[in-house]
Amino acid sequence: MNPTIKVEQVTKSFGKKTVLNDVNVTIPKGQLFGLIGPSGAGKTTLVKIIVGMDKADTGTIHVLNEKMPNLALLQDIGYMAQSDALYVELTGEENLKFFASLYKLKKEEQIRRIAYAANLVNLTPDLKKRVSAYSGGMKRRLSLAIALIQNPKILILDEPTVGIDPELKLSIWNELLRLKNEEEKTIIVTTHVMDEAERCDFVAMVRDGRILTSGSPKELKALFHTDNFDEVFLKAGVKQS
Ligand SMILES: Nc1ncnc2c1ncn2[C@@H]1O[C@H](COP(=O)(O)OP(=O)(O)OP(=O)(O)O)[C@@H](O)[C@H]1O
Repeated sequence: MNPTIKVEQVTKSFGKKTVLNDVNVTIPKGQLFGLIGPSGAGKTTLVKIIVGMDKADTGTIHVLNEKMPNLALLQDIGYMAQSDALYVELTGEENLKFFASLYKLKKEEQIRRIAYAANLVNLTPDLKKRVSAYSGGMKRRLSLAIALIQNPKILILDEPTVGIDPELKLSIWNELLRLKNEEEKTIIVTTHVMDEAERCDFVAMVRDGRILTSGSPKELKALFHTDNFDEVFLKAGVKQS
């Protein structure tokens, strides 16, 4: 079967700085894929290129067998950026309605999706408030709700749980696992946090624009002879340098 996402030999520089260096990634349908690495490793740049918001200098990206960038695929990709792109003068509900209106959703489906997404991120009681009065964590939660609004086949979430309290973080992770298991969503999550990486089916560890190592959390622990995921990352870095 064709993979849902295929990144081949992608390179990207900003000025003289090489930010992605020969990156190759294959993500099958229904996989929860974790991109893990320190700040500045290139994770955001890679996901932006996959979504089609940025262009690779060389290499190719295919999503659902289409070459990216491709506007027609926006319906199929829910993207949560690291910085919130919200209309702060509007209420949470108005933001959700606006983003829902961009997609081909019937009226009742729109209403259902808004209720589902708001509930998932615990924002239902705050929907009538203006976003300018939201806390940082509430804005993150609203951004996550927006990424889910059109019920996309693919979710690309750039540090989705930063600034979110542990209880809600757990319920968001449980929902991501449910979406993967029951609805066969393909999900990419970027994170710095090792315990989040351990919940993924497959992890790629990125540093300085290169994938240091990749595999299932279990495989990586076995490969680096450790039970501790922080150590996997440290050992993978040492092996490369
Ligand atoms: N538009 C840009 N112009 C110039 N440099 C950029 C641009 N976008 C990213 N960079 C640089 O590319 C490198 C990788 O950035 P990127 O945001 O992809 O890293 P990251 O792994 O997502 O980090 P973080 O976890 O902090 O978000 C950094 O050195 C960053 O400064």
